[in-house]
Amino acid sequence: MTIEFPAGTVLGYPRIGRHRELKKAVESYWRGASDAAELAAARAGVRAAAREALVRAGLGADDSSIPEADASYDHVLDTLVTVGAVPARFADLASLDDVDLTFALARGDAEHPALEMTKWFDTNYHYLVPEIGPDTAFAYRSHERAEQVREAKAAGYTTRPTIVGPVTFLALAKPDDAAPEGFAPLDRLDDLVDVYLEVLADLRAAGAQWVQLDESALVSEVLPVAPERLTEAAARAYERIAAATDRPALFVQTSYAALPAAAYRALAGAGVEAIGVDLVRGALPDAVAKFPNVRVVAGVVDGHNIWRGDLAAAFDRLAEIAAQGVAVTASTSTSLIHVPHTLDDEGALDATLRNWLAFADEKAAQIATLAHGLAAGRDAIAEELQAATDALAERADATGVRIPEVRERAATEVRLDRGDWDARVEAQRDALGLPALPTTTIGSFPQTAEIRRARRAFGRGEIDTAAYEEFLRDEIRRVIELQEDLGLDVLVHGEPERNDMVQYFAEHLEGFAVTSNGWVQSYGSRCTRPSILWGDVHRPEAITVRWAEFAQSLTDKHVKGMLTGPVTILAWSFVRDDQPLGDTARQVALALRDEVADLEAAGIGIIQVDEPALRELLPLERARHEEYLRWSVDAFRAATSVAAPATQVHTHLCYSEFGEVIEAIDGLDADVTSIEAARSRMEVVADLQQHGFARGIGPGVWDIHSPRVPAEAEVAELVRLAVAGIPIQNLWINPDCGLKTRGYEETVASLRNLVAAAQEAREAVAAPVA
Ligand code: MET
Ligand SMILES: [Zn+2]
Repeated sequence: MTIEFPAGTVLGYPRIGRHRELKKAVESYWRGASDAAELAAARAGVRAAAREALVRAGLGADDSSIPEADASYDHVLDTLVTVGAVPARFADLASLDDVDLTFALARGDAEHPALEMTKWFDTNYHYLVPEIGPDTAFAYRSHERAEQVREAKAAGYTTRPTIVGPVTFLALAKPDDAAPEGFAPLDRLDDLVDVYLEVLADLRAAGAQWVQLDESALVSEVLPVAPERLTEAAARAYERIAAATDRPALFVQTSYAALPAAAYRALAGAGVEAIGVDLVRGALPDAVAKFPNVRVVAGVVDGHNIWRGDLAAAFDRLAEIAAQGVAVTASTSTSLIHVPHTLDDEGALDATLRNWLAFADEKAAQIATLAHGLAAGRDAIAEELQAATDALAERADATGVRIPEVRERAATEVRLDRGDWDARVEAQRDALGLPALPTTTIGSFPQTAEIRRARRAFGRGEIDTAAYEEFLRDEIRRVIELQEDLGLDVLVHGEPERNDMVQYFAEHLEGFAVTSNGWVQSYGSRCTRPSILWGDVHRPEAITVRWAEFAQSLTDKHVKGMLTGPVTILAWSFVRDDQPLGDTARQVALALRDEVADLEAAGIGIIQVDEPALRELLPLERARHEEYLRWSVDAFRAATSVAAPATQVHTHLCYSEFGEVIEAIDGLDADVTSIEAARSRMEVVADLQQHGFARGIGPGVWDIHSPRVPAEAEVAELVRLAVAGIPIQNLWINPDCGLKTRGYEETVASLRNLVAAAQEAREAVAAPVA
């Protein structure tokens, strides 16, 4: 096939809508406030706006450079519905229409627990995990993509339909309940490819000249499938797909890390027409020159971050590839779903900072510039390249980007060691006087409509600081009283002052900026607005101390100080790209270290530093793990090691796949770690036991991700499982995570059951065994 591929493209575009139109439409549909036609119209509106924005940015309307890549909820889930891979446990819902089926799979109901959700590679986007077994039926089901290609055609566009590739789809799936030991979803590759052939033929019939297949699994070394097996699967799948005559030209794209040369060879050798490689994260595979007929779609513009970057260097890389005699296309390194729509909506952002940034529309414009340069020569784009270079130079020297005092401090050693473990245990026992199996919560209490309303009113200047803070104190008072009533042992202040556990710290530390409309999709209709970490980070004044102090003044029980850890602050922000992450983490850690010291000085005896994102930043390449784990663990220790032996340091991680990082968690040297465990029914207990984890541990006994109230007996059963595997003096009883998304009704009922179950367990261990 010799259809021209455009000289510039993006791998995907934000699909939630510039003003979150899709989010609003989907949630309104869920509430029953609008019907399917209204939802479909809203989605079509978002798609049309995306095409228009990309053409405005300079991409071609009819040369397949615009990806057709919307999603009703998640792109993996949409692919699942496209190939009809409905898990057997949802079989009774299979007759729903495609959209309702999609939502049923994503959200579940009383009889059908939702599909599991997990991180998409090393990003903060979550996809739904397909469940595949030996008997999963595949059949071309949803024709949405083909319809969208037609819809675009009718509006004057030739777009490029984008779907998840068959290898990645199966590599990201998990075996269903019926699968025997040793079964891997990838065993079903041939059957799935049969359906892909039908899908591709239909896309062709709809007018697609090119199709984009996302095969990012090929870059990952941390999936349950070995890289060699993935490569071999790709060779097999794409040989069959390429051999089909009734199909669009094939563009297989990979993102988030370097594509191994073997995988490149497998794809190119199979006969795909274009291959996308992430050149922000990895080098060009050396196999490229051996396949002069395969177009390289070079991801030279970072799709996973918001920096304007070094456009001249990007162009030079493209020119180098072209000089090898290979056809090359300028592209983003990843889909742009990870960045907000446009800087046009950031009028409030400091103009200097804005000049250093590029969101989706601005990145698309960069691509258009690079493509023009490829066609017309470097001189034709010299001005744009120079402007980007100037912005970089300005950024390097700008006030706040490099602060000598912050750098000197970061270069100075701090003690990372909190001293002898046994001595610490003893000092804490004396200082804290806690009962056996202490009960606690993870930090936040329900963020009620009143809290959000008060915060909004304060933000708009409708109420003054005094009134807002009085409101917060009332809220804290209520939460403390409630916890005392419930009989919890270690209390929290409830975090009512925090809009978000990262943004709150970003707003109180120097070196961060906050956007007004910088939303990115986290999962389904959920969006987050990451802060921008642009400069050297320091803490102008104490952040949380007065709230903790106030809460502590209301009770004789211990109130935990509550901080977000350095790795999580990095993971959930847009982070500067001009120095190693570890250096940035160290600065954040030292700012937090001051906060820990101040909390301790204010009489707070237990301090929790949350690191729910510790595992999320784990690199996809194994060779990089050791370095990552070293700086991340050191950052946590730099933040916490200032605490005296008698002060108890807690951490919280909200996931249960521990295997990979259990040693690192041990290395954090926290006195107590709370983790998610309820949904997996305490699976983690065995892991901990096996590893000989000997620190305080609070495996969650209440799954707070759903509004369901667990019965006392249910909590008690989980407590029993924990007691059976964890030394009693190490065990804490707590929920899986914070309660901010829950309502008060279910919170009170569930915590009551949790406290009762802990009490029952205490009595059971105290009673002599007959
Ligand atoms: N302390 C935080 C909370 O309770 C921890 C959340 S982890 C995502 O909300
Ligand atoms: Zn959590």
